[in-house]
Formats: sequence, C-alpha cells, structure tokens
Amino acid sequence: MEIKKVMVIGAGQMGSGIAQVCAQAGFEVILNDMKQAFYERGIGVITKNLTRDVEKGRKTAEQKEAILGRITMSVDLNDAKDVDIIIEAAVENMEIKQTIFKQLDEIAPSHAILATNTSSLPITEIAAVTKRPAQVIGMHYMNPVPVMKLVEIIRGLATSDEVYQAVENMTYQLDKTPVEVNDFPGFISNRILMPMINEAVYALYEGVASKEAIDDVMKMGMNHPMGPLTLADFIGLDTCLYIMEVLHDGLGDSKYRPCPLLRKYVAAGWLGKKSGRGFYEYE
Ligand SMILES: CC(=O)CC(=O)SCCNC(=O)CCNC(=O)[C@H](O)C(C)(C)COP(=O)(O)OP(=O)(O)OC[C@H]1O[C@@H](n2cnc3c(N)ncnc32)[C@H](O)[C@@H]1OP(=O)(O)O
Ligand SMILES: NC(=O)C1=CN([C@@H]2O[C@H](COP(=O)(O)OP(=O)(O)OC[C@H]3O[C@@H](n4cnc5c(N)ncnc54)[C@H](OP(=O)(O)O)[C@@H]3O)[C@@H](O)[C@H]2O)C=CC1
Repeated sequence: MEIKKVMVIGAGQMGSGIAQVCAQAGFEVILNDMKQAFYERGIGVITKNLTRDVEKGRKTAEQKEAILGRITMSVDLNDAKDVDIIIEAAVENMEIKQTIFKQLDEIAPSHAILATNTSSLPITEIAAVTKRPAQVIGMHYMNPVPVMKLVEIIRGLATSDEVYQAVENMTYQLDKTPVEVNDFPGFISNRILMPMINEAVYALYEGVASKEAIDDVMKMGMNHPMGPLTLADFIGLDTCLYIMEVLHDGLGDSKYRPCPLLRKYVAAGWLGKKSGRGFYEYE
C-alpha cells in the first residue's frame, strides 16, 4: 500500500518532530492537537529547526517554505477522514490513547494504518479497542526526532505483514532505520534505557553522588552523549515515570519500581526541560 497523507496526533516534543521529518520526506501532513495554541507551539519548534538548517546551508529558504507548506493544522480528529496513516504521539496514558484510537477507527478510511509512538504501552491493548487490529502498529521514534536514526517498529499480536511492510518502507523514506521488535512492555528501547535512568535517580535519592557527578560518570566513563539525569529531563520526567509504571505493572517485577524521588518531582510539576525544571533548571 502507498502512503501519501499522514496525520500526526499531538504537537508536543515528539509529534512536532515526527511531523517535520514526514514533511521533509515529501508527505502531506496534518498536525493535530487539542488546541490551536498547542499546534502553534509545535509548528514554532519545526520552524526554528528548519531556520537553523537554512542558516547552516543544509536547506534552501525555498525548501524550508515547501516543507512548512506541506503541514496543515488540525484541532479536530475528523480531519483523519482521508489520510493513509495516523501516527499518534499524545501523552503516555493508555486511557487517552484508547479513546483516541476508538475515535480514529470510526473516522479514518478503512485502508488507513493506525500507528502509535507510545514509548512502552502494549500495542495489542491499544489495537483491541479498534475493529482493525491488523492495521494497528507501534512506530516508535527517538528524541530528538530530526536527529535520531532509529525507528523501533512494534508488531501487535494481530498486526499484518502488509502493514508492517508499509511502515518499514515509510521509515526508509524518512531516511531512518527500522528495527523490528515484539510487543512487550517498554519494547527493547525503554526496557533497557529506563531502568538505567531510574537507577540513576535512586543513586541521587540515596545520596551516592551529586546529580552532576552521576551524569559525569556516565558521560565520560561510558561515552554516553548525555548523562542519565540530563537525558531524563530531556525526555520528560512524566514520560519516564509513566514508562517505569508500565514496566512495573506489565512485568510484575519489583526491580522496575519507580524511584520515589521521580514521583515527587513529577507531582511537583518538575517535568524536566519542557517545564523549565527537572533535575536541572532551564531558562
Ligand atoms: C523515551 C523514549 O521512548 C525513547 C527516546 O527517545 S530515549 C532518548 C533517545 N535520545 C537520546 O538518547 C539522545 C542523547 N543525546 C544526544 O544524542 C545528543 O546529546 C543530541 C543529539 C541531543 C545533541 O547533540 P550535541 O552534540 O550534544 O548537541 P548539539 O551540537 O547542539 O547538537 C548536535 C546536532 O543535533 C541537532 N539537534 C540537537 N537537538 C535538536 C533538536 N531538538 N531538534 C533538531 N535538531 C537538534 C543540532 O542542530 C546539531 O546539528 P548540527 O551540529 O549539524 O547543527
Ligand atoms: N519524550 C520522549 O523522549 C519520547 C516520547 N515518546 C512518546 O511520545 C508520546 C508524546 O510524548 P512527548 O511528545 O514527549 O509529550 P509532550 O507532553 O511533549 O506532548 C504531548 C502532546 O500531546 C497533546 N495531547 C494530550 N492529549 C491529547 C489528545 N487527547 N489529543 C491530541 N493531543 C493530545 C499534549 O497537549 P498538552 O500539552 O495539553 O498535554 C501535548 O501537546 C508519548 O506517548 C511518549 O511516551 C516516544 C519517544 C520518545
């Protein structure tokens, strides 16, 4: 099947990046969020990224305008009525995702693929609320989307080979590399990454070292581009907590229990870079 028109749900950190790379690859993109202000925040980030590309000589001003011209605003899920694929990147919450997928199943054309950028939630459970589970799939991008090469593609229990193939082809068209994974909590990326981040928060909580020292050890000692606490701020502490909860509930092992300090920060609204404060403070 050929994909031409894409709808992205959620114009946050991930949704805006996904919309950008799809428009760069020539797809027509509808970027949906609940309010026009959220869309504007997302398109603002995309415009900033493209302007930097023009300044650095990686794109011409004409290319930038053409890319922006391929993205249109939506605050109504009914705009999914003529798209070929929907990539959902709303918050990491099963109830919200299931509500969105139920509605999309009614609205989207029968051939359309319903993909989710979930970091950890079971694809099979999201697919179960639709009448087209064979067309539901995980298309998990990494942050920052314009930079990172990987797309983890997750097959739900019922995902068809044809749908997997279409999503894999699209990933190559986006100039990214697909890796196939089965549907278990956190998939591969967050099954391995998030316990490391959670352990770093425990190390801070237990006073083993300062936040800077923890980050320095992992940066300089293990050659990670960012220390785990900086990376947690970058991902969003709310998203980190949701993922740890999914691992804890889904795998039932106490080794995945979220650190109380992570819970406390999220409860305080310290969500990391996106809210101006997490383990570190941002302007
Ligand atoms: C939670 C999940 O479900 C899954 C996840 O996504 S987990 C998170 C996965 N991501 C990571 O682990 C990221 C780790 N960090 C990194 O790889 C790097 O620190 C980084 C790429 C983010 C920044 O790299 P850096 O060298 O430290 O900084 P910087 O020099 O500013 O950026 C490098 C390039 O990326 C670009 N870039 C950085 N952030 C960007 C963003 N948010 N959007 C677009 N481009 C960006 C910069 O423009 C720069 O490109 P040029 O040098 O060609 O202009
Ligand atoms: N952050 C990361 O590094 C990564 C995140 N992900 C996943 O991507 C998804 C989005 O994460 P991220 O972009 O970081 O989160 P953000 O909080 O930045 O963005 C989420 C966006 O979705 C909007 N939203 C919430 N509910 C709805 C809804 N019902 N309909 C439409 N839009 C809605 C939010 O609006 P509002 O601002 O009002 O809440 C916000 O604009 C999550 O599932 C997350 O797990 C995947 C890979 C990496």
